[in-house]
Amino acid sequence: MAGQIPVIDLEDFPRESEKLREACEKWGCCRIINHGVPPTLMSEMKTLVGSLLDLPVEIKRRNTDAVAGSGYMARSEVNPLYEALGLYDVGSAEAVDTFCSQLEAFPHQRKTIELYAEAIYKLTMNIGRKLAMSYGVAGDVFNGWNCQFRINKYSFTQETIGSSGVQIHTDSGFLTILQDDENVSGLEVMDQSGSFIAIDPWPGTLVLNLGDIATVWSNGRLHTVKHRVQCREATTRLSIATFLAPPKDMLLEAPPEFVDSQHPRLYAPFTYEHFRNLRSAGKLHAGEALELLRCKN
Ligand SMILES: O=C(O)CCC(=O)C(=O)O
Ligand SMILES: [Fe+2]
Repeated sequence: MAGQIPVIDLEDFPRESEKLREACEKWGCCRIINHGVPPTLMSEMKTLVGSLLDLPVEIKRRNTDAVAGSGYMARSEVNPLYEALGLYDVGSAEAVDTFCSQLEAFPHQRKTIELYAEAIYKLTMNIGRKLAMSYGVAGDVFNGWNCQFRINKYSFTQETIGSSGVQIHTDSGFLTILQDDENVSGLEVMDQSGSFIAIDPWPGTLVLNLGDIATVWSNGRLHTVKHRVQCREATTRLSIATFLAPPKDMLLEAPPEFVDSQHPRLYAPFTYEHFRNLRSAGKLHAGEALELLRCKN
């Protein structure tokens, strides 16, 4: 079951176009079925993620930040149950290679990462394009944008049930493709009434989340979804997130399709780097930074 979030069949386009747009405006979130990433690749990737995060900490630490926050995140006082490794650009063969070398990946592991990176990169771009198309914005809107990748491990135990795995946040980029754990629950998204609802695992499918930049790009139409991970079961939970985000120095503004006399421009143009700095300096991790950038009229 998919909780109550909408389910989008990626093989059924353009028929599902309006449903995708509606899901992204109302929820900022949906389940994607028939997405084209082979189930065997998904499960091989999941096994690999488990092995990489089980490596000794001195090896994991070699996965350094290429851009702020892109590398290894050890367990901390703020997030004692959470640990992650990251790759700053799945679209770059060099970045994939560096990631594999840092973690001393075996040849078959390297192959799995390369295949997964390729498949998920294509899917991310495809979904971005479909969403843009649903507003009549055609062309390669997201060409040159960056696809960052993070693999997450939650060390849940009996004692930690009820506590937080990852605190409430929005993703900062445009969209996120999430391979959530196919067995272990914990992901929750905020609905329109402000209540959290549990997203139940659904093997073979993926979750689409929209981030802050989607709201800016669409002049306020697309919803950046607040979400969190709670410990609900005493077992390890693994997930794989791919974030589509603009290049850091690109000036962000909504395309003309979103702006008219009824819909005046909500945000003055700014760069993604500026936005990220604003978010981290003010610890504005749940969409609040958007308010600071609204046009004052
Ligand atoms: O682990 C999950 O299911 C969600 C992870 C997440 O929200 C993130 O990495 O931004
Ligand atoms: Fe997230």
